[in-house]
Amino acid sequence: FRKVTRFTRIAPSQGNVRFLSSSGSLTLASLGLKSEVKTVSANEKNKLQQGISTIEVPKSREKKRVSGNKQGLVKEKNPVDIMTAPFAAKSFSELGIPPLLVERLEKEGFTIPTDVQAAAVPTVLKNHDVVIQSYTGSGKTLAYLLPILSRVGPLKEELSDGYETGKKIDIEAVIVAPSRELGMQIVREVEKLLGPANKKLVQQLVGGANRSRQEDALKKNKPAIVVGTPGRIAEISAAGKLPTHGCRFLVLDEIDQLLAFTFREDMKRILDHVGRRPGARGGESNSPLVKRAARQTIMVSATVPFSVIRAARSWGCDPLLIQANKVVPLESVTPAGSVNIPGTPSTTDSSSNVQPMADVQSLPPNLQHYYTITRIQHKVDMLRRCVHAVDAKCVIAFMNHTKQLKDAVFKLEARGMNAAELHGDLSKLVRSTILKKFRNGEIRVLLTNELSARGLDLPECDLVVNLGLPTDSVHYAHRAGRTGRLGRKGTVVTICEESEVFVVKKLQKQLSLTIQACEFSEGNLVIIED
Ligand SMILES: Nc1ncnc2c1ncn2[C@@H]1O[C@H](COP(=O)(O)OP(=O)(O)OP(=O)(O)O)[C@@H](O)[C@H]1O
Repeated sequence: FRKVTRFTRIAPSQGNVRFLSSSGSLTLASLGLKSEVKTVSANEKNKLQQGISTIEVPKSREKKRVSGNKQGLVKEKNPVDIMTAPFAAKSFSELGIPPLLVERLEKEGFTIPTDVQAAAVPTVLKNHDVVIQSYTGSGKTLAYLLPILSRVGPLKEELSDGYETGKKIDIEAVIVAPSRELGMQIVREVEKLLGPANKKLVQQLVGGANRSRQEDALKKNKPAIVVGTPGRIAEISAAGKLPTHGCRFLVLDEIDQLLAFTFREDMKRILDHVGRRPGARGGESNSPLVKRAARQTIMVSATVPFSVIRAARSWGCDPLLIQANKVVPLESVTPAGSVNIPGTPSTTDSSSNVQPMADVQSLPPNLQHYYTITRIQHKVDMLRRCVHAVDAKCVIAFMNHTKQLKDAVFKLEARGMNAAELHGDLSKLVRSTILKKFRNGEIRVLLTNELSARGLDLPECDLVVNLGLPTDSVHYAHRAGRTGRLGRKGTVVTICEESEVFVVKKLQKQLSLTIQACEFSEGNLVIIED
């Protein structure tokens, strides 16, 4: 603006602002700035199409043309913006992590804990059962892995911590995740920290992989940590091949999804057997002390509906809710997501129906949200135009039906855009090959379904597109959270039909965010202000 006012006068006209100069309309680009933001006016659409740069604004629908809103201007692929990254000003060693583990973290490039890690690590180290809730991409995985690795495996603290030492007891930590991809991602994170020499201390037990090979590995390697999907863990446990009665940690990652009906039987088996010594079951086991002696339960998600709070109260022993910079007893959380001050009467009935806790806390702060309207048959072409307009390098596009994915890939490839589909019907090997290709940039657009919405960490992703509308605000939050991870920039675009706009408005309200209307014109993202 300082640059603009040196050369121009700013003339307010009918509530809009136009930049004027002696040599015609002035744009930020003409001033040598890479981004160009214009206010536009009547006949804007025609003129945009004719390449006319100054456009008038009708009262109701003002458009801003965001040409070159191109994150491609930044050479490094979607880098972390340190100013908006959720780093707490503390070092890992201050959190009570053993020096060997701090050393490993530094080797892997982790030097400062994020807010949620700073809150969670010391609390979990004090043996509390916890629910960890923080927005997508804020580092919740390390928030629970670090206290576990401080107590289990070769990097743990030397001092006795009150537990049996010396003899090898069962598996010491079981981590449950709702999808194979997420399970494998957690395994990779643990392997990274344990180092190549101790890789075998963690064993994956995900579905879709060879079960007898997993059972052989359990027998041969005697891992300290297992990570898997509910079905496979329950299956191997039921076969009597998973010694988890003496297990010290049970982690339920994406806990709200693990509460889904499809996982019910498997979750019951896991909750009944992991960390439950045979003698400790039965009526007596409901006493908090018995529960505490048996295992520490850690539940994690970016979205914590009240059903999770209820489950956590019954599965854990006086659990705490951990959010970035905040630790409160779960007892004080009401269905609306607010926290009651101890000693004051609760205003809400805790038996009332499931209410998501302020979903806005589940989204990273630095995301830009847009929606655009088109006919259903033009959605894929709109996606292509959107990718060009934002100049996105790594795009995840969500569709609601697996059958639609192949057709969309075909259409994009036909227009010269590298694309691939990812869904649960593909084999484990194909899925991991596709993810690898996406990570290294060989695939620009990954067309997928809800499978990829949870937990997948693809930091390069700079654009998420909803080609099919998410079913609710929780699904929107997890899909959107595949971009903008740990302080990175991210754009979320929902491509919908005219008749679906009301859903977008509802999501906007539930998530307390602004989802701006936009169009893609001449390779630009044009904001439409209602
Ligand atoms: N302290 C840290 N310093 C630097 N990078 C970190 C740190 N903690 C985590 N990360 C990185 O941040 C990214 C996001 O972390 P993670 O996947 O744990 O997020 P999340 O909160 O579990 O997200 P989601 O809710 O989507 O599962 C990962 O690439 C991880 O390696």
